[in-house]
Amino acid sequence: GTFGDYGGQYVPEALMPALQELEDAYQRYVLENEDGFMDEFRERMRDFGGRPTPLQRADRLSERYDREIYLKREDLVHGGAHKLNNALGQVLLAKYMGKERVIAETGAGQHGTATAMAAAHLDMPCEIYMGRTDINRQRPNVYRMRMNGAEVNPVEAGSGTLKEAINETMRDWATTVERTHYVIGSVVGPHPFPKLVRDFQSVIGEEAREQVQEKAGRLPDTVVACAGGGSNTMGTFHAFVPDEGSAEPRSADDSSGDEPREHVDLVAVEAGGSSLEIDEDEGLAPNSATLSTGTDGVLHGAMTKLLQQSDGQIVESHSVSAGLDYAGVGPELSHLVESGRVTPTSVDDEAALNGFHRLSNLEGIIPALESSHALGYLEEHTDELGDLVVVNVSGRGDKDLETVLEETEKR
Ligand SMILES: CC/C=C(/N=C/c1c(COP(=O)(O)O)cnc(C)c1O)C(=O)O
Repeated sequence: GTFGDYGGQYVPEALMPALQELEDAYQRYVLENEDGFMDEFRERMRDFGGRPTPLQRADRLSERYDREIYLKREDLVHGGAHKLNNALGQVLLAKYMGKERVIAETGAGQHGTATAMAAAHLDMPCEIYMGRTDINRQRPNVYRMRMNGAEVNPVEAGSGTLKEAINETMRDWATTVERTHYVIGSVVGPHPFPKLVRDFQSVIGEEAREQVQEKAGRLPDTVVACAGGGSNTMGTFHAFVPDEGSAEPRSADDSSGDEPREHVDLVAVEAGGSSLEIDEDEGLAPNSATLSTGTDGVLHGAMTKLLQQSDGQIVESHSVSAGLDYAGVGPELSHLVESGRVTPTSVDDEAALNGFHRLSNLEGIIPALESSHALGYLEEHTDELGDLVVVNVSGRGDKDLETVLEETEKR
């Protein structure tokens, strides 16, 4: 596989030419910057996307946890989430590849919105597939996608969430691949999608690694990000993966001095939903804690960890946040968890809702319900945090206000 035992291209033969074409474009334009592709991508993410985003010290959270807490403000990217980093990159790549149309799946509607915005910005026709359930719980984003000129196709099948939206989008792509690029929304799917999305998102961690050393004089002890498919997670972590110092000082004879190399803990926080138990009979998992409780299997073209029954049937996941409500996860993140480099954990709906209120009240930032899971981790696992912590705020919570007010009234 592409990442140890994980990754690969488990797709129908019909898609192989498209994946080959994409891998060729990835190599030339992203890895080799042919025709100045990456220069144009970075310039547009500055002028249109609003990069770089701040790494901001959260004074009241730092006081509350008696630690240095820095927030990477991906909620300030144009459109309100990290999703534009990837969507703009892929729509621009589609243009360089001579495609005439882009399609995308969406769950929280942030990726759909980002793709619609990037398509409008780059004059590219755009169609979004979105589950009926998600349309109902992320209504503001449906309006935004349409306002940006995209067609939003409701997906009625199954639970009407992300899994079905991805299935529908892949089905469209299989028959329109000549002139269509599939702007996949996370580090999932067959090779080269997980690497392509990770590389567009890796700007998050590259900026944060530089900013935290400028502001705090050293690398962080802990980096925390929520994980749905894993794109904001991999984007934040990728620059820090090599910072795997041995925690204790190196032996005296080591040539590069006896300073213990910094060790940066990487913590991926998934949706614990309402409980971590899988209901085998109902085929329901009241959570989306794939990294913590999933098993190996193929989903959406890649070998990865996923929530499945013993007979291999993919179970229906749950989360209060649409963007984390997914029974799969990116193959590279599965590999980093298996290798011990990334620590998987989860917080439940309750802790996420509390995180939503806490950041809003203490720091004046309304976070997305997805990002709220990373904030819930600070509260639930404070003693596992180092002295210097970077938390990725992947998006803002305007889209979630109705859900949060309803959920809060219920409790
Ligand atoms: C691609 C499907 C996921 C979506 N969103 C996921 C999401 C996530 C989780 O997705 P990943 O970063 O890919 O794990 C985190 N934060 C925010 C603000 C999100 O919107 C979407 O459609 O908007």
